[in-house]
Amino acid sequence: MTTTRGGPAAAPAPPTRLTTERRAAAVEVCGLRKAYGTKQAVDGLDLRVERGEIFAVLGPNGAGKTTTVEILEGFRRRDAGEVRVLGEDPQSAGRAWRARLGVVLQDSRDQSELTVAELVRHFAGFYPAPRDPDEVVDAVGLRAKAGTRTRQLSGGQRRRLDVALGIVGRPELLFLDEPTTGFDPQARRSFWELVLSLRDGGTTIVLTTHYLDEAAHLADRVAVVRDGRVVALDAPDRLGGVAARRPVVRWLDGGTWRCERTDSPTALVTSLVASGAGTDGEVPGLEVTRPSLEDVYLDLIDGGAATPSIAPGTLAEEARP
Ligand SMILES: Nc1ncnc2c1ncn2[C@@H]1O[C@H](COP(=O)(O)OP(=O)(O)OP(=O)(O)O)[C@@H](O)[C@H]1O
Repeated sequence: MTTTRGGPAAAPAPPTRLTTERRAAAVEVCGLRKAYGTKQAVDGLDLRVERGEIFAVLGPNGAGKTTTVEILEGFRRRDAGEVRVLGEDPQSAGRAWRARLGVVLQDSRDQSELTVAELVRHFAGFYPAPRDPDEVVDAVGLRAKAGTRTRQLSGGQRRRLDVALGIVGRPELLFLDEPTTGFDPQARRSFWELVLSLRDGGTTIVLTTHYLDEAAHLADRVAVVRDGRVVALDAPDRLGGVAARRPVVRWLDGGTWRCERTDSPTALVTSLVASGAGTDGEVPGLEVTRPSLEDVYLDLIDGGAATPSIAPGTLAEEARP
C-alpha cells in the first residue's frame, strides 16, 4: 500500500481539469458550488483524494463539509463545478457505482428487530462481492453482541454497527462522517486500528471529524474547509507550513511567564540555563512544545486564537491561567 503524503505547499493547488482516467484518483472536485437559498454553503471548493489514502475533512460547524460529502456520495445535487468519484459523476452514476462505495452517515437511527449478525448478513446480500458478515462483526468488535437486537445496542455499539454496514460490501471508497461520536476512549482506539487496517487493505477513506486527534492519528492528508472552501490541505504534521509548527519555549522569569517561538529550542534552553534563570540550575516552569494539529487548525479557522502570536526570535510575555 502506498501512503500518500502531502506536497510542500500549505494551500491546495486548484486542479486545472478533471482527468477521465479511471484509476487516476478516488475523488476529484473542481470549483464545486452549492447554495441553499441565499446561503452559499459550498463556494468554489477544490480537492483531490488519492486512491488508498485516508483523507480527513475538517472545519467548523456550517463550513460546508456535509454538503460536500453528500454531493460526493450522490445524495445531493450541486449547482456548479465538476465532480468525479471513482471516475464517475455521482449525479449520473448508477447502482454498480454505488456498490463500490461505503457510506457511514452521521446520524442513523433506524431501529430493527433484527440481530446484529442478521442485519449485517442482510446488507451483505445487496453487494456483488461482500465481506464475510461474521468477520465484519468481529472486525468492528461486536462479536459479543452478534445475537443482540440492534435496537438494544448502546450509542457506541450502534455506531460500530453502522461501520460494519458501511464496510460489508467491500467498498473501494468509504465515507465516514464523524464515525467515533459517542465512543469511549478504548472503543475509539480500536476503531482507529480498524480504519487503518481498512486503508492498509487498499480502501480509500474520506473521514469527516471534529476530533483533531483522530485526524492527526488517522489521516494521510487533511483538508480544512471554511466558508465553503478549502483553506489548507496537507499532511497533518505539515499543515499550516513550517512557521506554524515552530516549537514554543515557555518559562517563568521572576514570576512572569515568557515564551518564544524558535527553530532552535535547544540553543534557547541552553542560553537560559547559562544565564542562571533558576537559582538551583533549573529553569522554572520550563516547557518546550510543538503546536498540535488542533493549535494549527484553530489558527487557520479563527486567525490565531489558539497559539500565542509570537514573532520568531522575539520574547513575549504571556498571561497564563
Ligand atoms: N438542507 C439545508 N437547507 C438549508 N441550509 C442548509 C441545509 N443543509 C445545510 N445548510 C446550511 O449550509 C451550511 C453548510 O452546512 P453543512 O451541513 O454542509 O456544514 P458542516 O460543515 O457539515 O457543519 P457541521 O460540522 O455542523 O456538520 C450551513 O450554514 C447550514 O446551515
